[in-house]
Amino acid sequence: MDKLKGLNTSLAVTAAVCASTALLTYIICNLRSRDEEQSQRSATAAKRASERTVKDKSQVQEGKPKGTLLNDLSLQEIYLWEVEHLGAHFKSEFTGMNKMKNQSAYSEYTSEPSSPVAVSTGDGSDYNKLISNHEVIIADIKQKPAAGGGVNRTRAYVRAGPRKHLHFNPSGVTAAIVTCGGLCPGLNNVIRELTNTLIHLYGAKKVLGIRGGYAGFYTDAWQPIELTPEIVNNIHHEGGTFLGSSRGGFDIDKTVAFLKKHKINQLYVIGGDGTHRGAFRIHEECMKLKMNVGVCGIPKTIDNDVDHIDRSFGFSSAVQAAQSAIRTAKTEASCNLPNGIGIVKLMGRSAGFVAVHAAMSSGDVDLCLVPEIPIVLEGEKGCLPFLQRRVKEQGFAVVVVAEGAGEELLGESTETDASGNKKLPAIGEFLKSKINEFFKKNDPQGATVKYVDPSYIIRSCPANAADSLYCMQLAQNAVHGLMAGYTGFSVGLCNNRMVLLPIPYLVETSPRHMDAHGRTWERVLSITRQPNTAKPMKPGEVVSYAPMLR
Ligand SMILES: Nc1ncnc2c1ncn2[C@@H]1O[C@H](COP(=O)(O)OP(=O)(O)OP(=O)(O)O)[C@@H](O)[C@H]1O
Ligand SMILES: O=P(O)(O)OC[C@H]1O[C@](O)(CO)[C@@H](O)[C@@H]1O
Repeated sequence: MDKLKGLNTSLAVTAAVCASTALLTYIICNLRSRDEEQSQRSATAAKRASERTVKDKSQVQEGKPKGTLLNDLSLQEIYLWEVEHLGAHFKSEFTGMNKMKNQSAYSEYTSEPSSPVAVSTGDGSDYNKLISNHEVIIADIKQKPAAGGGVNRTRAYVRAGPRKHLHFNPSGVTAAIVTCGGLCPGLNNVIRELTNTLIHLYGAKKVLGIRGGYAGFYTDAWQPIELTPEIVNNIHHEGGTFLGSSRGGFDIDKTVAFLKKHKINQLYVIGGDGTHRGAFRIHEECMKLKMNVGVCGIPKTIDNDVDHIDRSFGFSSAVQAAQSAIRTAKTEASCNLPNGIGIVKLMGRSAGFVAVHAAMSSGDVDLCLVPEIPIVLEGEKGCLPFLQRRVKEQGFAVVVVAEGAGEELLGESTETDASGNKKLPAIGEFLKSKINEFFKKNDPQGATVKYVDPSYIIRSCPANAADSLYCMQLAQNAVHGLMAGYTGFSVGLCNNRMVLLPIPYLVETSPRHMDAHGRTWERVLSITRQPNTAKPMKPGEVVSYAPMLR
């Protein structure tokens, strides 16, 4: 019996040993085959990489870029948005070369290349890069193969920057700068940089600041100010405009008479779409009267509703300034019981860009209401039951509403401001009362609603770093453009490059709106999880993208 037991035990041990050996063999084989597979994969990847390197090298040697040639994609037609040039009507006043006036030219070097001996030629230093009149920036950088054998088309913009040849003799330039419409962070940065560029970089004769917008051309009490680098030195640290602004005024005859009287040959107009329409009128009148005057617009508005450009200056600062209002609303809503709801009203007459960008960047917003998307109060997609659900989940809710939202509920206003822009009904107060009513009816505790209106706070602040940099680029390129002889244009950032845009094209589709079926709104929905109340797309309607976020 004992023997049998012993035999069983040894059989069991042998079986166990065999099993473990088999398992070990299986594992080793598996590992080996996995290793083999892995080294095979690495070899294939290395082969592919080396083939790619060889291919890239040969392409580069042939003067082509690296990468794979897409045979199914090409850009066949490019349409330039031409900018008018004074050279077509008047002889150039300058025969010299465009140089950076405020720099000494280096013509000799010591043996130590890092310490050049400056020998000033007296007429300035060469630019590192001059832009040729044929350089363009392609507008539609997003491309896909054209369907059904069609052609791919895009428009293109004139690239901004210093030109080799100037139309104006800089020392004979008397420039005027005017700011019109609502305030916007960065106005002072633009005034300052225009003045500095005109005087330091080009050596212009005189720069006049027109006070109080277009009305300043003919209002005796608002005499122009002569701008110098000393006078404008610190203005960029302040919000608002050193020159003052206004709505309403525009008189073409008096404006042209002013230009003649003060021998102004370059006019810089800073403003929104209304201001640009006025600027183009002045340009047309100057051409009609054969006046050798260049007119340039610099697009400004916190609403970011000037079409085609990546963004208007001041927008980024306004979105940033809105953050503290949203945080205030969140604190008030979360600390005030029961059922705290904070409402923030932000500017945005017909476009909700400030509201959606402020909401997206804050991450604290539960409901965002903009003019482009109809407001539905009750029912399945209603914003009021949605708010009630959100308050149940997290104890409070934050709402951001653009001032132009809810026209479909409040009715279109018939009142206008001095420029003819329609006045807006009080959507913030309306929402507050609707929320209170709804909660009173549907929750025994009701709601505690706090309303924050930071409208002018976000518009009158100084520019942030991003806008300050942008204003500097805009101002310099405006001066480069006018000095070169371009006229009737506006400057802006398109696809992150500075370009010159013909004003009629710019204003044709301005003010622009956020696309209710675009990706920006989709991002808002993904963050807030609010019901989508955008009207369904019409048959054949195409989704376009707001240039700020694509
Ligand atoms: N079509 C036009 N022709 C001539 N001048 C105009 C025109 N539209 C507006 N303006 C003038 O331009 C100036 C600014 O216009 P508006 O008040 O509409 O501001 P805006 O430039 O559109 O900027 P904002 O974004 O602040 O509204 C005003 O003096 C107004 O009279
Ligand atoms: O009260 P104001 O100065 O006329 O300006 C209000 C409007 O100006 C804007 O900020 C545009 O400049 C709009 O968003 C707003 O509706």
